[in-house]
Amino acid sequence: MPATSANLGPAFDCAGLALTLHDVVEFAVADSGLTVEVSGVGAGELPTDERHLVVRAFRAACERLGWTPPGLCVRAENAIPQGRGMGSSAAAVVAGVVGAFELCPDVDVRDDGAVLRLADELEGHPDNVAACLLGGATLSWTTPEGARADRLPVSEDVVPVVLVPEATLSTHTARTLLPDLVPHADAAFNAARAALLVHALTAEPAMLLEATDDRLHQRQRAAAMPDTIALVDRLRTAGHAAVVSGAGPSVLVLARRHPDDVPGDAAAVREVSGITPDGWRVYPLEVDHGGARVVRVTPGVSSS
Ligand SMILES: Nc1ncnc2c1ncn2[C@@H]1O[C@H](COP(=O)(O)OP(=O)(O)OP(=O)(O)O)[C@@H](O)[C@H]1O
Ligand SMILES: N[C@@H](CCO)C(=O)O
Repeated sequence: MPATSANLGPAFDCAGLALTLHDVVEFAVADSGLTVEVSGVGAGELPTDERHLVVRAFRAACERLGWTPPGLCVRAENAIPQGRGMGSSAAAVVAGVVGAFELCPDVDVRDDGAVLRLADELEGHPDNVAACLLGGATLSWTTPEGARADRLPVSEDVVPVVLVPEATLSTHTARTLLPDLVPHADAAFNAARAALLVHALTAEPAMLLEATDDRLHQRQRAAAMPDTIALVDRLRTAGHAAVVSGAGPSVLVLARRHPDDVPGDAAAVREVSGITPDGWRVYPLEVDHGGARVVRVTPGVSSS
């Protein structure tokens, strides 16, 4: 399951980008009971019973499918930082739902539309789950029938860099900071940037700085992450397309490859690292174009 960065600046709750940093979750149907093993990020902290988010999503999908497995084993190897705006909860939710669809004996072919709709219901917004499931950059929207999503072909010149602080911020808390109403001029400002973002991401990365400006959510959440907003401002002043990653407090920079760059060593990434204060981890990543990946290890066992 790839990490994901949502919003990409102006496209609040509707754009997401899948990144090459992954949680790996193994599922096996057992004769009885539930075992949950967690290694990597969250080991010793996450619950290892029915409260575990992957298990909750798996159970919700089983209920939707009308299937009750006799027992379940889940093994998670996590690399995605949690509570940092990198889509860790979306990865857990998509893993659980995809795992149930893959293991359910009544499902011949996984219906990704149904997976997306349920994952959105569980997560509360479709942007991260869409990118996690489909990969690449995604646009997602809600309809009376549930969430829908589609992918954008991202320009090869876009290099995502995520800057992760020590501090955490739960999405739930971050959402309570948003006002119920926004000025019409700010809504129009974001609509223009969100439309431009599609052009910048797919065809004209030089426009990314202008295309990633936001008036709807980043500053409204500043009190919960002042260092994040300060870093976004510093990077943008230096010409980098920096935004709050998801609900924060990480920062996403949509850097650009330069023709003289050696593979794996983009000058823009070095520049971003130089501006980033001590105490922040720098993740130079790539776009994950594949999304959630399933590997069947032995009959009846799946890994996603
Ligand atoms: N791999 C995981 N396994 C089980 N539970 C998880 C996992 N990852 C996240 N969670 C749960 O989700 C919470 C974090 O979710 P939250 O939505 O606040 O942040 P995020 O998903 O990391 O960031 P964002 O939604 O802004 O991208 C964790 O505190 C934990 O309860
Ligand atoms: N669009 C969501 C992403 C959270 O992962 C938010 O900003 O609240």
